[in-house]
Amino acid sequence: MKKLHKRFDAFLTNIIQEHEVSKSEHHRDLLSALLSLKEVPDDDGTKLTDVEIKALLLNMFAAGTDTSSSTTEWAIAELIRNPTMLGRVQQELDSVVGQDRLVSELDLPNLPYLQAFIKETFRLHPSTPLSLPRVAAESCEVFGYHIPKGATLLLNVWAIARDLKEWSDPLVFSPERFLPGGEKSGVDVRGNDFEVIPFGAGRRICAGMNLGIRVVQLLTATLAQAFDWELADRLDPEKLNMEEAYGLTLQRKVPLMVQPKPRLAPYLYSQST
Ligand code: HEM
Repeated sequence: MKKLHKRFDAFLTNIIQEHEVSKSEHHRDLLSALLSLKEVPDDDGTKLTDVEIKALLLNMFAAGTDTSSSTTEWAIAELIRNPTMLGRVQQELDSVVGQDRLVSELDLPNLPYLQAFIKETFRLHPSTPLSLPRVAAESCEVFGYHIPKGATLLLNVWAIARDLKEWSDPLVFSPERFLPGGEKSGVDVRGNDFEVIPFGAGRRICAGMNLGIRVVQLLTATLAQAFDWELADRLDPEKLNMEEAYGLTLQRKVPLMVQPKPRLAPYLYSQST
């Protein structure tokens, strides 16, 4: 553990030093915003230290990378398994964004089908299926079960989102349920509707939820806009193995092997931003 801590510390120190050297007025990002808070105190008069900035970066790497990338991998698998849905996502992108530029974060609110598709991905493939462990601060009773003070609790987010009492055909992947007229049209994944809480809920809800949702939406939208997708070796999409591996985050048991085929003009693939 100590060795790992040293390695991470050196890695993060390096990132901060590189950023301080290449500081530019024109290029502002999250790290430059954090670094500026070392000099300027916030409303409470506190300044950030290097240790705090490193802890924040480590949080982002540890909590934000596997979760976002595995959800996107499941989303692409669902798009490949459901070619009609891929067609509908692409059609929406073509009509809202067009084919002359890549989709951007600003387009996301105008892509209702994509949003419903991502909600359904979060429902069936929550990247943290048992959420994070909680410890009961006081003894209490929940639905007749006695929870003693100090007990460790795990919340089965995965099972809740497949509960037959809450969902019709819960094992069927159906973004339509979140669209107007669908059984869950007003339901969101941001911790207010307890039947689908991939980010947890309450005061310890995922701290990076908004970033996580945007990253998964934008990555999936970009990959769907820029490519048509086929399985490697021309495997039949209906036979795609959707088994889950056992672990803290919900990974695919068999990695997704795909063959992307560009569907936009070549110059769009060489843009740096
Ligand atoms: C698809 C993306 C993500 C999913 C599904 C996800 C899911 C979760 C879940 C289920 C929890 C536990 C919440 C609870 O116990 O109620 C959590 C906690 C947390 N997440 Fe995320 N997360 C994602 C992305 C991110 C990102 C991008 C960041 C940071 C940039 C992040 C930072 C955190 C932190 C710091 C906590 C602990 C919060 C606390 O205990 O107060 N997560 N996340």
